[in-house]
Amino acid sequence: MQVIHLHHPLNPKLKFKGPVVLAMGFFDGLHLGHRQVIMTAKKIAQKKHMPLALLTYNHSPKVVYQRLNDHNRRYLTLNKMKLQILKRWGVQIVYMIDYTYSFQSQTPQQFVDNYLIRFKANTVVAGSNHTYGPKDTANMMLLPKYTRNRINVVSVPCLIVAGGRVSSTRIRKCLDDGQVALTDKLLGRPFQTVGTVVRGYQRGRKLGFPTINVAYDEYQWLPKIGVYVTSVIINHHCYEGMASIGHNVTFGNHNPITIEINLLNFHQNVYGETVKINWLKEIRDQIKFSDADGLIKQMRKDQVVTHQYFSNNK
Ligand SMILES: Cc1cc2nc3c(=O)[nH]c(=O)nc-3n(C[C@H](O)[C@H](O)[C@H](O)COP(=O)(O)O)c2cc1C
Ligand SMILES: Nc1ncnc2c1ncn2[C@@H]1O[C@H](COP(=O)(O)OP(=O)(O)O)[C@@H](O)[C@H]1O
Repeated sequence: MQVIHLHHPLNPKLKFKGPVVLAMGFFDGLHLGHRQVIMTAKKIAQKKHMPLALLTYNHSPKVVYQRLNDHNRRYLTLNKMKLQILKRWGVQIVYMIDYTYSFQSQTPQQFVDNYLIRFKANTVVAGSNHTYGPKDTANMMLLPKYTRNRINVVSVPCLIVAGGRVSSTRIRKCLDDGQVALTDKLLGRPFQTVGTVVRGYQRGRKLGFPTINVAYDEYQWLPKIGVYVTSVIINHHCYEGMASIGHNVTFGNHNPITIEINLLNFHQNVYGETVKINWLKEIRDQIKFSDADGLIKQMRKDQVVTHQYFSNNK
């Protein structure tokens, strides 16, 4: 997969290979709805013997048109993971455009001429609610007006799963509610966080539950504070685990948020390893115990729940 980074305005001398079938969107999460858009484009590309290309942005367009707080500036899929998934889905060319004020300042007609036409798009595919500017003038209904029969426009209807539209906003809300099992259903794969195993306070081993402390990217959206069933991939092996995201409130009131995972049947030192955490099922909220014994008793119960989960989901 070729990734082409672009900055507005494009150098007029820049030439793009074409024709291509182009999927268009920011695609945060790469959920089942996004998958439907990209697979629709893929089928058309295969039928027409054209490369499958994708137009996306280096960061959320909201960075430019909204003031984002620390919570909302995060992403379901960071760029590295996004590109890995797109490659797996068969995308051949990614046009990654820097979303800037100057890019945003184009009229819809300029966007079509400067990008879709320059990319030699034969067909453009996007979700029916996709916008490429203000929603009253830059929507999918009006796209044929700007392309003037130079490009086929395919609009993919919103996918409905578990009683509602699949959307990045709904998935963020699910994670904020701690509903990781539903999140996984909407994504069509487990929600994943990548991080590095760092040293903690070495308390875990004294409790009888050593935990990998996973340092994560500050731009990564996480499930809400609580305890979860997870599987963890370390050096291509998958381990079962029970995870806590929280402030370790039993041990003080001002601890930072950490991800701590006790792995079942595991006895290795993995400091410094990069790990991938799959969030599978919510267990409970974080509890402030009056002493370590209370926490240990509760972790034994969490372990039973975790074992049960894996024996029911073999
Ligand atoms: C399954 C699991 C559940 C946990 N639940 C809680 C909890 O309810 N309250 C709490 O204060 N800490 C909880 N923790 C976090 C522990 O406090 C933390 O893992 C322990 O202090 C070890 O820290 P260390 O890795 O820095 O040594 C939980 C950890 C795990 C693995
Ligand atoms: N079953 C296990 N689950 C998690 N980590 C384990 C396990 N067995 C050994 N370890 C190792 O022990 C470390 C965790 O021990 P712990 O006492 O919690 O120290 P720390 O506070 O530095 O995380 C992990 O980073 C890992 O390298």
